[in-house]
Amino acid sequence: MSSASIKKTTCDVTPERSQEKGELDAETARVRGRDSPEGRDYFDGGAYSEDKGRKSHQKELDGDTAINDGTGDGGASGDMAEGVESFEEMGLRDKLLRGIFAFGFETPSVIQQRAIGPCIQGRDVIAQAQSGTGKTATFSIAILQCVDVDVPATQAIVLSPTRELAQQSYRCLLALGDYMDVETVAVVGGNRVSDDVMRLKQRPAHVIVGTPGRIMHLMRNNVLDVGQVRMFVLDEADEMLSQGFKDQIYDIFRHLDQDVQVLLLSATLPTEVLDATGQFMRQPVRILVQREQLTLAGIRQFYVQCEREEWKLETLCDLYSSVCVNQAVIFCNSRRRVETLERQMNERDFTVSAIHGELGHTEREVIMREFRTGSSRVLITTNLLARGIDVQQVSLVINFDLPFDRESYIHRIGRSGRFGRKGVAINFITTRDEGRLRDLEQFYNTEVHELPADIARYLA
Ligand SMILES: Nc1ncnc2c1ncn2[C@@H]1O[C@H](COP(=O)(O)OP(=O)(O)OP(=O)(O)O)[C@@H](O)[C@H]1O
Repeated sequence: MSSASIKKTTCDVTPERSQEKGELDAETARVRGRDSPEGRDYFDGGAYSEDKGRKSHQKELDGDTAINDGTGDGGASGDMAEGVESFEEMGLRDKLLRGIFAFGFETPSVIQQRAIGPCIQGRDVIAQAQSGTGKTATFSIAILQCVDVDVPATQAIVLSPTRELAQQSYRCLLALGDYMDVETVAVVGGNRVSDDVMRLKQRPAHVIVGTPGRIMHLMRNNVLDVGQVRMFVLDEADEMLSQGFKDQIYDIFRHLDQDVQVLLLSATLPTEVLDATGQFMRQPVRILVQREQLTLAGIRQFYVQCEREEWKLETLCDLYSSVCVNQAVIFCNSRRRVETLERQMNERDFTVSAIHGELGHTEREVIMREFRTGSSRVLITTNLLARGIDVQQVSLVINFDLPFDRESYIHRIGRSGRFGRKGVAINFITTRDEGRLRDLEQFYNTEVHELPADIARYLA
């Protein structure tokens, strides 16, 4: 990865604490004593993203049911501010270090250098970093370092927006904690509740990873005791605090101890989300990335002017026939469009698979497994897989439909180019999309070039 991707500068940004965006009511905020955060930001020299272009869009995410620091006061040490350049220097448990190295990690990424320290010091942390730069391992390592394995109680909860992402984070925790006796359990919608109940009654899990609906369900039914939860992680935090999820998140949050440590992670953190954090985080260490730095240099971005919707299919078939890729993800803007495209591609004898939120749970699991193992190579999907999903062989992302919101664009193209690998993103646009594409270029200060005839060269 580009280790220069997050540079530290400090700037005084005191989060707005108005109740206008008010997700937590004033009383809750007061009771939690989280109503006067003052933190400073690490950030790549500029304003954070303004999100005027955000539009509501069909959610393809689960949640089961429907869907600083400089050294802010009492803050991280100067060393932490600079980042710790090796795992050995982080003061981690031997067994955890062993797990990290056995998993193949040699040196921490920039976000890991900067964020693991404050996380294990017990600070609230907002960690923003480009896609595929190791945020999952950041919170996983912090959790594994902080959990007391001798205490048979749940001490950390990780919330993810989709079942697929929760399962992936669960596997990361298991792998990094391979030499430790940390009990980690994934609880996601779609699985039988009775299985979760049985599992948690047998032995309490130290760490729970899951989707919000299922976690809330288990809490309400007194299966999941959160009395000793000390760490609360919101992965893809901006999504988790968006309209579709925030009520569930705050519901869970209200059940937690008021001193719970809160960690928020995402590649995108629009201003309104950062503003809202003032209501439930205390003097958070904020590691931010300027929006102009969010696109990864390793991901080349192109567009194809298809002019009309009907002509996109031909373009895709031409592309499919002419380039050779390891694995590719094709994004559409609705479930129906995913199904239609899958059928049309199959009719033309192109092998593709497809996944979206309306498929049955087992089917989703099978499709993901096939894609992760490489037995399927081209996956058509919705925003269900836009965030977090890490399949390193994905070298091509196609936006068959340009996403409705700016954040999804960053997340979608970030499915390729994982951890410093090269990737290509191709946007199919119609005449009506031209303005939106220009907006994305401007907003992220990036260049999207017309697809060259020798595109195969970029995919080699
Ligand atoms: N220190 C490291 N050394 C080598 N590989 C790493 C390291 N940290 C993470 N990785 C690998 O990099 C890949 C991307 O990591 P991860 O999925 O955590 O990124 P992310 O920042 O959470 O991405 P996204 O924004 O898409 O959610 C994973 O395959 C992970 O195993």
